Amino acid sequence: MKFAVVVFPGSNCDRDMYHAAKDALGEETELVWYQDANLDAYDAILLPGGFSYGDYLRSGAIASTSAIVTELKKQAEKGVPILGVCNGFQILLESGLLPGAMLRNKNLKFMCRFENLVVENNKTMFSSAYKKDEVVSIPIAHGEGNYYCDPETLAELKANNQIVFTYQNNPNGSVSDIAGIISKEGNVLGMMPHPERAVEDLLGSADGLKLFQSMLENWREHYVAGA
Ligand SMILES: NC(=O)CC[C@H](N)C(=O)O
Repeated sequence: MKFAVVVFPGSNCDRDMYHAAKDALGEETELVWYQDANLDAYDAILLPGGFSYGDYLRSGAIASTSAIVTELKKQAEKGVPILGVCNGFQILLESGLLPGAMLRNKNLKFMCRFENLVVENNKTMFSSAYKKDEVVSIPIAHGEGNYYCDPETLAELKANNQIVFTYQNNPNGSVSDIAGIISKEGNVLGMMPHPERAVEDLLGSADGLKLFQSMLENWREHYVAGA
């Protein structure tokens, strides 16, 4: 399986994401500069965390105007798995690839610590290696992680089972404790916590590795076993 990690000016979790896919998971992975806007060669796209364009305007807002977003939309339509973590999630929201928006954390502080997440939906290509309702320890590191959407969108997210992860103890004020959501089509996942920072016990938790393993297993089933 071949992963692309898209690097924006201001990304700072790109190396961690690379390490997770390349070393912890053991798959082919390349760092792709955001201006090299063709992603046809990849089986999955990873949008790492950081502070693209210094978080000016709103986190992810400026990155969402770059040409790579047209490419991301094209790949999303083709069904290619796209994972956006933290700033990557913010970029997906600002691009309209996922519904809703990020507000500043309710305490107006940047927070960096481990949180317990509940796996609400394990029937996705990103979460199938987890058990439903499994509690996993994954770190957060954000100032703008307070997920907001209007009541109609929230009802839709719930009805379609698009909420994949929630916080056990909501740290930032996110509506319905949302930590991660998936597109209706099931191939674009955005989450604020950082699974790539929890891929081996040395990092304090290996619970994030199952997310990458889910992607690999589903890709194998789809493209190798099913070919
Ligand atoms: N780790 C990150 O991706 C930082 C997220 C971010 N730009 C913020 O809300 O602070």
